[in-house]
Amino acid sequence: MRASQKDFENAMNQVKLLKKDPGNEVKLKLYALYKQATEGPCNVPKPGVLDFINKAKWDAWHALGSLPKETSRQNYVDLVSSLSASSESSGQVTPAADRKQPGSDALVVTSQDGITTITLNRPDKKNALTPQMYHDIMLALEAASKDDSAIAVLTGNGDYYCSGNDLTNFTDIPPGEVEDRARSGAVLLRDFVDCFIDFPKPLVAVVNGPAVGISVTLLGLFDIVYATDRATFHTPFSHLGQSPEGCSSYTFPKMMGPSKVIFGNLKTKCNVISIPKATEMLVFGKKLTAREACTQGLVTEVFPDSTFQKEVWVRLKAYSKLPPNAMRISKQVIRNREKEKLHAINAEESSILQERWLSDECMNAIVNFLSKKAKL
Ligand SMILES: CCCCCCCCCC/C=C\CC(=O)SCCNC(=O)CCNC(=O)[C@H](O)C(C)(C)COP(=O)(O)OP(=O)(O)OC[C@H]1O[C@@H](n2cnc3c(N)ncnc32)[C@H](O)[C@@H]1OP(=O)(O)O
Repeated sequence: MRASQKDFENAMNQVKLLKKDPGNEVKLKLYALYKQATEGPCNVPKPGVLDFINKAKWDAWHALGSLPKETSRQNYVDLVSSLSASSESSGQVTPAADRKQPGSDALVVTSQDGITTITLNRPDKKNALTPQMYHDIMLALEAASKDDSAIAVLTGNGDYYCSGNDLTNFTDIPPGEVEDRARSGAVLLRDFVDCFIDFPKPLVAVVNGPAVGISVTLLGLFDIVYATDRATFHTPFSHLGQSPEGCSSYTFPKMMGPSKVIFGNLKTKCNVISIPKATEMLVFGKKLTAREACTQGLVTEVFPDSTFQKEVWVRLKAYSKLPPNAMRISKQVIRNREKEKLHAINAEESSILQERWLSDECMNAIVNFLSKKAKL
């Protein structure tokens, strides 16, 4: 079967998620096949001998002679597929041909088997979220709400799911613009969380590693949360001088209920007090293991890390074959009962955070993070 334009675009995105660098020889082959597939035979002037990189690229492209565009496309797809198999990619990468691709490689959106997958792709920064990524995730959710996929998935590339808001978002703000930046940050946060509240189809988090901050709080707005047993769930808001977002001030206490803390000697007299579990996380910054998060209702199911990707995607592929309209309508019946309330909570949390970002506690925490990073 000939590779379609859609297969070709899938392959282009799959390249971005390769876990191993395929080496220069393979990269040149990919480049040449890409150029031949999109522009046809090489008829641009040959770069000078000292322009080593461009000359190597030109040579690779030129060597393909008059190979037809369709064959080049097929060869490109085959090559990427062999690379993905050997680099243990999860094989989920297929962009919808008509999808507007995000503004940077930090987010990869793919579509296959009725599943639109949004992958956070900044593994060297533990998938910390930049303003561009917030915008791109919103665009991706909007597109996924209209495409022909039955469900949407959010996951991370690399060893982390997401380390939350990129703390360098708070740097390089000129002195007179701090208030403005906090105001626009709060609008961005509110719009961002609104997209999760309003997303009309089943939304699944595939938590492939530790999750921090906003990536944890948002989980309360997902329909399914699958986690590897390597994942942890951490909301260090007080440590950062900040406060909960993502509607977690409502969803977490609702799902977690109270916990009992026992003081004293169990054999003799003891005092038992009850602190909501959510408070331990959101106020005291207690980090939960995947199994604890599952017991608390934040995670739907935990899988061994060694089989996580395989088991989760088999499950999701089966779910994606269920009648999509029925799934959408069922989700909306559930969500509509609380939508208004969730929007109001989101607005309130965002406005409280806007104030928090201007506090000394928050500024000091950010400076502390940056100093440690700079090894001061
Ligand atoms: C005023 C404008 C505001 C605009 C905001 C818009 C809306 C935002 C709304 C949300 C607000 C807040 C919610 C939150 O998410 S709070 C949580 C924030 N996250 C954190 O506190 C995590 C900070 N990171 C860490 O503690 C550690 O990095 C880690 C995640 C525990 C991993 O530790 P590690 O030892 O395994 O790896 P490390 O070497 O530290 O990390 C590798 C590199 O990645 C960088 N990095 C990781 N996380 C972040 C991050 N959140 N922000 C920025 N950079 C991050 C880390 O610095 C390393 O980089 P480098 O190699 O040193 O360059």
